[in-house]
Amino acid sequence: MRHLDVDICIIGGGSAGLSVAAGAAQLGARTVLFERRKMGGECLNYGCVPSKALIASARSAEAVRSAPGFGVKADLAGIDFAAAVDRVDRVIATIAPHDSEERFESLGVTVVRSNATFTGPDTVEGDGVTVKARRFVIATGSNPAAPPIDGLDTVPYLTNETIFANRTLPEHLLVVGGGPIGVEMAQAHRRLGARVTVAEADRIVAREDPELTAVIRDRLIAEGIDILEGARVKRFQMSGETITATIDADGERDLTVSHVLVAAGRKPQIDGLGLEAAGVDHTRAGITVDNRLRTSNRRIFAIGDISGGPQFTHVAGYQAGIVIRNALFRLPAKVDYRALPWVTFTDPELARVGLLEAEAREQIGSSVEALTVPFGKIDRAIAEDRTDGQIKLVLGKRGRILGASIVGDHAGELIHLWALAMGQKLGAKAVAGMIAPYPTMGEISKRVAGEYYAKKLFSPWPRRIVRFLGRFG
Ligand SMILES: Cc1cc2nc3c(=O)[nH]c(=O)nc-3n(C[C@H](O)[C@H](O)[C@H](O)COP(=O)(O)OP(=O)(O)OC[C@H]3O[C@@H](n4cnc5c(N)ncnc54)[C@H](O)[C@@H]3O)c2cc1C
Ligand SMILES: NC(=O)c1ccc[n+]([C@@H]2O[C@H](COP(=O)([O-])OP(=O)(O)OC[C@H]3O[C@@H](n4cnc5c(N)ncnc54)[C@H](O)[C@@H]3O)[C@@H](O)[C@H]2O)c1
Repeated sequence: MRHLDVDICIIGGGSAGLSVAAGAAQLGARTVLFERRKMGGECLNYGCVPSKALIASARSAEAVRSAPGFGVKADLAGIDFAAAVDRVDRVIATIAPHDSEERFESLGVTVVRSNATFTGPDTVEGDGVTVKARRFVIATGSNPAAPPIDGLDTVPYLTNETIFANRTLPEHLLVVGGGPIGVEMAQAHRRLGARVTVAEADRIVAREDPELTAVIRDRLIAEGIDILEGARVKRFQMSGETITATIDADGERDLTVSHVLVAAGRKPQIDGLGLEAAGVDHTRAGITVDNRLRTSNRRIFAIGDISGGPQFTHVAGYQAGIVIRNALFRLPAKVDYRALPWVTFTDPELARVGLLEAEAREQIGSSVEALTVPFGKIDRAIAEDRTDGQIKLVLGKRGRILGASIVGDHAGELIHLWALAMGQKLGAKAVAGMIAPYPTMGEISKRVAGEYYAKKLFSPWPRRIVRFLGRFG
């Protein structure tokens, strides 16, 4: 048994663990990282990267389909689905060196490629290595949850961990769950030629503003996706080579499909961690942490998907910074998600930061104002034929920004401005006063902020003042 005595030991080499490891090692801390599967974790191998790569192929197909509308003669001669998946692999391979064992070893991290288990409150073991550390970080992520549906375990269903290895275009893909994974994959597969049905228990992308989600729903339906909301998948069974799903959505029906993708939420990855030996509390949502990301064992932190908070790669990176300040600099840094943005990468994209209108009205009350501008009012969007969508700005007293949501082309890029404004506590005035280049999609941000002041500026008082001043030549 090899014994290591270090400053910080990290379990999990995904977005969260790697961010802490890189920071800690570069700050000179003696750092050990355990990873039992692929370096880079879910995001690189089965999540953000492959999904966005597949979405890029789907967007290309759509661009060809819409080319005649721009006066360009083009026919979609066909789609080589396997080639699109090969491209996904190449994209992963291009990014992988950044997350590799070699890179982390070169930064000074001792990487152990094995499962790690706590054997006590300050000791972890794996692959013949025992590590004692001043601080530990659990960053073991999450796995796809399997909903309790009769017969699910009797059919060969896909999850995000297997769908990007599927090289056969599904003839008919049933997506169970209309959250971000469900809608992103539904649209990508539809655009690449599959027939697609989404069965969602609630409504699709339910965490977002319903007015903006409606734009996504309309687009998905227009592209030929069957969307069943308020739907309960009751049973699965094999019928020869195909899968039959019994779905209750305004009455029961049987749907025969070639493939099923389960995208019905996540469960925390705590198996084999030895949390009892470590004295670390957890619930069904994940490991319990305080606002400094400390667990019930004060020398152990938990970050990323395992910590039960928002599940995004950029959150994992942000939390890693909080842990480094607490664990290495002994600063009492706390998480603050008020200016946290996220994006659902459908086309059009749906992006959001801060509160939704309904949340703001519930938390703050009648002083809340919501202003909207449709992309149809933006010249660049008209020129590009991308007028689908709108921005909604949620303001409190004196133009304080409480939240912004955007559905439209490049919404994920456009939300940066609002994340910065909220993070820096800038009001709508700062955005309204910005000189925005013409013609850009981003003008929509200045326009919506300007709406707030336009109402005040074009009210009777300023008009009286202008008339009065006009008398003096
Ligand atoms: C299809 C999909 C698309 C997504 N798209 C986006 C997106 O566009 N943008 C975005 O921000 N987020 C996206 N996400 C979410 C994002 O992938 C996760 O929030 C992020 O990967 C979480 O990182 P993590 O480090 O907490 O966990 P993970 O990436 O899951 O890493 C945890 C690692 O720990 C390892 N591990 C677990 N237990 C042990 C153990 N006992 N010992 C050793 N190693 C262990 C695992 O093998 C794994 O590699 C997407 C997720 C999915 C599934
Ligand atoms: N663009 C992004 O940033 C992005 C993309 C994909 C995933 N993610 C992250 O990964 C997380 C997981 O994504 P997800 O889409 O799996 O989870 P989710 O929890 O966001 O959505 C799951 C959906 O499945 C539905 N559902 C659950 N059980 C069901 C059942 N039996 N039948 C029908 N519907 C059912 C739920 O009502 C919910 O709408 C997200 O919360 C997000 O944080 C982010």
